[in-house]
Amino acid sequence: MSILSDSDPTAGAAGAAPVDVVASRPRPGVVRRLLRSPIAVVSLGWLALVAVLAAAAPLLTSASPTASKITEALAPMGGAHLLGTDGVGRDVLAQLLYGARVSLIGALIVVVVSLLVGLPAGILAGYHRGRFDAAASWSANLVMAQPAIIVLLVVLASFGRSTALAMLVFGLLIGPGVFRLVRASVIGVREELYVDAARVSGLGEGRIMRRHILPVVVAPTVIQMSQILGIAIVVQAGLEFIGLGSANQASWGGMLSDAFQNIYAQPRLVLWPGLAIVLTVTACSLLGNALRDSLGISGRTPRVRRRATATALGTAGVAAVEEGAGDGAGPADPDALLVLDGLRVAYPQADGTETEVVRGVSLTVHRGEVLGLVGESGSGKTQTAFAVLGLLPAQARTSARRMTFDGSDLWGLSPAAMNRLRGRRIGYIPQEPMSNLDPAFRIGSQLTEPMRHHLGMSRAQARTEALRLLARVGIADPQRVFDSYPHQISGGMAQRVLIAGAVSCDPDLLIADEPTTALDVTVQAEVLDLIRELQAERRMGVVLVTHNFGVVADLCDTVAVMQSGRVVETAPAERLFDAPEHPYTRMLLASSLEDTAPRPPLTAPDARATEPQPLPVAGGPR
Ligand SMILES: Nc1ncnc2c1ncn2[C@@H]1O[C@H](COP(=O)(O)OP(=O)(O)OP(=O)(O)O)[C@@H](O)[C@H]1O
Repeated sequence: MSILSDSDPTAGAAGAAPVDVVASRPRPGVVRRLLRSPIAVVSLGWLALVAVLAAAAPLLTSASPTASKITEALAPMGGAHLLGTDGVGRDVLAQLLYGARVSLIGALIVVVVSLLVGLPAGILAGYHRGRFDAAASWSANLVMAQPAIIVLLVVLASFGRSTALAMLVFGLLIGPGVFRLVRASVIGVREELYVDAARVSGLGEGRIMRRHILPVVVAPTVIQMSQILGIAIVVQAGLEFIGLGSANQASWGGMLSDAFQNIYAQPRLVLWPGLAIVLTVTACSLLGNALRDSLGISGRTPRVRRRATATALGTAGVAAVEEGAGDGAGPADPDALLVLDGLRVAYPQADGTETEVVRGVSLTVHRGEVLGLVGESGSGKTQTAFAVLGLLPAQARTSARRMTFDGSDLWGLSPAAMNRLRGRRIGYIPQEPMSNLDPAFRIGSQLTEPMRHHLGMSRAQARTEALRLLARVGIADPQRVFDSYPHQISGGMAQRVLIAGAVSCDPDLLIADEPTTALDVTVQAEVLDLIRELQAERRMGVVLVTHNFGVVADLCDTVAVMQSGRVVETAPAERLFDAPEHPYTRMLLASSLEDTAPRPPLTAPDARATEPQPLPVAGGPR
């Protein structure tokens, strides 16, 4: 794939910065890619031929596949019997054609039953996890531990010889394999940041499932089905070979059995069913491989994962909210937009204990105020932000004396109400822009979806608004970005797109989790400028999660310093820089690059006479 960097230095509508689009050659569709593979074409051709021959069996031969004529036993090829007859005088061609029907129908029964068992259960377990997942996984493991062939023999011995019954039971036995594959695929995509981003933008579970989860499940499932088709044909032939198929019906396994009984008299009888089984099973297997290549399974594997399954705040393991317990409780503030009082987040450990990662955090953000949440890595900043967004993992145990947004209690909210709040009234700018955009959808569709969902805009209105927003965030060619896939734009541009998405529904509160960490220095400055402009323009409250005091100095009105899950100091930004009170704040400030003295300029050994240029050092706090 050729990647061309197409820099466009012209400023956007906001007078913003240079942006670049990475153009790539469009990828042909799955079917076209599949048909480009000779192996896929041959495999598909063979399977189609078998299906057509099976369907047209009555037209292709007038002979009965089951009528035996002992006087014509082991007749040679030619004449009335094109492929000869078997040991009891049955027409081999008729058996081969009608046997194909039995084989294909049996294999389809296995595919359908295993899909019915594995697909819905795998999606539910992978998406919602929890008790259903535990119970379904336990059951799947139990079934998979059973020796399938023994179970089949017992069932057929108990209920009589029946190919359809055998295939139905085999489908049930193989269903857990489908369940595990689907569950793993769903968990993989469920943990993608762009699915979080979709939830944060307030999209409902149904839409997320349809747009983000199902497309990822389809590819591995289709591939597995082609493999199961082949396995089912082999198992069915095996059962028929040992005489456990339905009586009075032609089958490839039954033909093989008869051929082996006459192996010395007519060895060619093994050839036809043997070839049919080997070629059909090989075609299924090769088709699976070709499908895997053309569906590009490896291209959709999860790239960045940061957490386990998320649930909405209301459904997370919420511990009792103890009235008056803990630290930091304060009187109600009528101007407050977001109030956290004594927020605690803990995770259960394998030894039965719990580790608290947020330990009684109390914060208030007012309308139009930018609060910087600073602290070293692991101090609990993101966990605090995720608690507000309702995106903590299912196993997180959360409690607070008070947690309100614009006067409403966040604890009491149902997942649906939380969904409506996120994206609409609380916007979120993530740390890793690329991981928060679904690679399978164009930027335009990812931007317009929340606006259509939350604001009830028509497709055309949402499109116009999205283009306006893209221009507003400094993208010079909005139409081009609107029509691009995430891999066709740069990281800085992706972050602008996400900022546009975060403010698209005009939220009251914006939570920005280290929004510039993944960007290079020049783009960082532009993105910070943009956030500052948008915040001032829309009078949003902003929680800015960062470990960078330069960013704090640049943007924040108030700063809360976090250490080991606690807020150790909260102060107006200027006061914090002028007179930090807590020793940890002083230590953080002292250790930040911005606050250290510039190192002496480097001089070339042979150029002592010339005046050296100092190295660029990030500017200090204001
Ligand atoms: N699912 C989880 N289970 C257990 N512990 C977790 C989980 N997620 C996060 N933690 C722990 O919570 C603590 C706080 O993490 P958090 O991501 O909030 O830190 P942070 O201050 O945002 O750091 P960074 O700047 O590196 O993102 C860390 O020690 C982290 O290991």
